[in-house]
Amino acid sequence: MSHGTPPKPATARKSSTALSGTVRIPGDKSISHRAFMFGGLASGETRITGLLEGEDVINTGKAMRAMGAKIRKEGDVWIINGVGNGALLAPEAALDFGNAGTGCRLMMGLVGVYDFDSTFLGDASLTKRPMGRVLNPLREMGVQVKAADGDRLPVTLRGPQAATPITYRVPMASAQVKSAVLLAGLNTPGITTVIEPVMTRDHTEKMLQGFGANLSVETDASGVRTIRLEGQGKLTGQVIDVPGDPSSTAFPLVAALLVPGSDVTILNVLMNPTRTGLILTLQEMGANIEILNARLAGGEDVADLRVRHSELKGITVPEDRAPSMIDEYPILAVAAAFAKGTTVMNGLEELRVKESDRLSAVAVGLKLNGVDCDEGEASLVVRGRPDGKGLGNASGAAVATHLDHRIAMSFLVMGLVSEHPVTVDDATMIATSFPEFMGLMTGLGAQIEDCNA
Ligand SMILES: O=C(O)C1=C[C@@H](OP(=O)(O)O)[C@@H](O)[C@H](O)C1
Ligand SMILES: C=C(OP(=O)(O)O)C(=O)O
Repeated sequence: MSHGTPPKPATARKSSTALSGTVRIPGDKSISHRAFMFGGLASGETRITGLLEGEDVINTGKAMRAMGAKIRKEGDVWIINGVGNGALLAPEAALDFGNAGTGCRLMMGLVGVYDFDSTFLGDASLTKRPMGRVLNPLREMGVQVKAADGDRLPVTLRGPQAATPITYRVPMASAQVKSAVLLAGLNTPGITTVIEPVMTRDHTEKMLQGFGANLSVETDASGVRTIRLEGQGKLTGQVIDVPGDPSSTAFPLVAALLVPGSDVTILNVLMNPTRTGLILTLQEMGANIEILNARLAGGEDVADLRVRHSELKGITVPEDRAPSMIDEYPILAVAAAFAKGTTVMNGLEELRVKESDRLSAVAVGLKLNGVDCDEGEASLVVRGRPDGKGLGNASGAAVATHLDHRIAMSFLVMGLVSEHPVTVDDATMIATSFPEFMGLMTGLGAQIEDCNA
């Protein structure tokens, strides 16, 4: 494991009382990674508030420091003095991204085109994940790649003296691949073009524009996006206030929907439409989620959410919504386990290459806890039990989380409404994306015993 701590199981028990209270969710992980990267690259000072201080993001900060960025924290503000576009220094040691696909893949694009060696490492989970999706376009740009079998970590990259700008059509719905190519384009002469047939989260485009990059986006009648970036332009430090992470929000939100009588308000949630697929889906299932104080903050849509216990019904989730809720399927599957009727989820092939094979991890975990479900090659069908009778695991058998924070948090939420407790084999990975999870959930009234405590 990235942090060298032994696995610690945790158990969640059926709530005897409603969940209630008002909480603020920590900063968005995608925006936090990019804030460290672009701040570390830009000329001058970047000031960040609301940064997610999860292990994934901290590893990105360490990598930027190793390449010359000056990063410090004063009070609640992270202050970065960047190196200037094109001026990253060769890292003296391998860069270790721990559990983070985003940190590792985006950074491969950012530094891979530099004319020096950079080596990328990760934990046992990241080492199993495919890197070819980023290494292939980098090869086209002239980057020399050394990688383990199957284009896995460890990877060493060396850029040419001047990289070749390419036009790259992203073959799968992946913001990480889109971003890696664009970031490689930052240090490449000429125009790098990325064609995105299916829109994914657009934080890289929006934030690069904010830092002063010459980047344009054109969307055709069928929704295909063409993103053009002029290389070797100047980036200038910015002031960034990171909104709350909608992917972390999903856990207290679903918990409040499921635990009878609950009434929870979640403040300052990022509502960028490329991230709100879960909210839409839960509303279609009958969820009472009120969107309050919708506002613009730092160029992003933000709102507060008031969530009340709701009777959910199963639906077929539109497949084209998958990119806007890709990290939320594990917790949606838990919501579906307590919905009336059947929930059908299709187009889930990308779930197989996350921190774990999430499709299999979810199906196996649901079955271990008595849920009637079917795992297909790229689909999941869940037949719900609104009363939770018989769900959970009376003998205490633990869900295998496979170093995956979202599997751990999803099943702990399940335990709050199942007849029997739900145990996960390891809660330590929650610290990669949502270190405050245990305290925040128990503060709302949830009964979760964390063996870390
Ligand atoms: O760009 C990003 O910040 C992310 C993109 C998504 O991954 P893919 O690009 O692999 O879909 C998502 O699952 C991940 O949590 C964060
Ligand atoms: C897929 C995720 O992250 P990453 O790819 O950065 O490891 C996630 O946080 O759910």
